[in-house]
Amino acid sequence: MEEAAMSTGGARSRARGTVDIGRPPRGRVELGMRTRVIAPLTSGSRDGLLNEAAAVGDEPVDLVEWRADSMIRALAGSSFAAASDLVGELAATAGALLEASALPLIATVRTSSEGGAAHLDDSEYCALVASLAGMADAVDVEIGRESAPDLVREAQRAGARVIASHHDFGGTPTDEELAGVLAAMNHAGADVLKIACAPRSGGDVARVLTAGAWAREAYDRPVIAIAMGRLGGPTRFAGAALGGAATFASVGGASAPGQYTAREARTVLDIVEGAQ
Ligand SMILES: O=C1C[C@@](O)(C(=O)O)C[C@@H](O)[C@@H]1O
Repeated sequence: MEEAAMSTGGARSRARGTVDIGRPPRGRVELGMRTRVIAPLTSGSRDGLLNEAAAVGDEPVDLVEWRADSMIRALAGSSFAAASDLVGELAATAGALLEASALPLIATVRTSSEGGAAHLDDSEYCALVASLAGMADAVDVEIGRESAPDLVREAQRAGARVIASHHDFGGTPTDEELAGVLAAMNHAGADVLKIACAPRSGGDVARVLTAGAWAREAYDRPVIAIAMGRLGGPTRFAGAALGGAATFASVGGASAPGQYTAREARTVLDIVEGAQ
């Protein structure tokens, strides 16, 4: 177990089943026990993002997720972008966000193939995520990308935690597909495993929870398994054992269907898990 922790987390060790996000001197937040609240920052401009980060300061939020794909779309439109044209602005914005908020920062570049706003090919995606990994406390890596395993290692070498992700806005994959995706994330050595799907029935929601619970037990690391939309609401409060290591909850704009506000999320979690 400790060996696995060393190989996936660099110098920072991880307690059984948990991962801490946040580099010194910034605060660290542990994922894998109590459900954490992650607020997405969704603006496409640096000023807008700084306003959102300031608003988060007054809310019951544990970590922030910068959805950098909004800025990429604002800079590049809907044409495929070159990393070299974007990296300067993204790095400056990451620096500004790190100064503006003491909360651990997750940088996410959600590409159009997974329901996001950034149009990037494989190599441009990897170049951008790798550069953000040198600054942010954690980065999101889309596991479906051909070079995802190399990118996971590169991001961890740069000192970031890696949240591997898979999104399906069109439906919920079969049980075998869900297990395959989670296994690929584990095999790549990601620190946190995350899936988000669009359920069509209560059965789909239950399957997402089952997949989350299975991966949590099989791989002993934090899992975030989300069924999006109102139907999937319970998955956002399921708790770490069922693949609910964290819940994405809005302060300004939501970044996916079915998100609650941070205050709503904290209220429910305090009831379900007990206030601390
Ligand atoms: O992967 C996820 C989960 C999410 O899609 C949700 O459903 O809350 C929101 C995204 O911002 C985040 O990157």
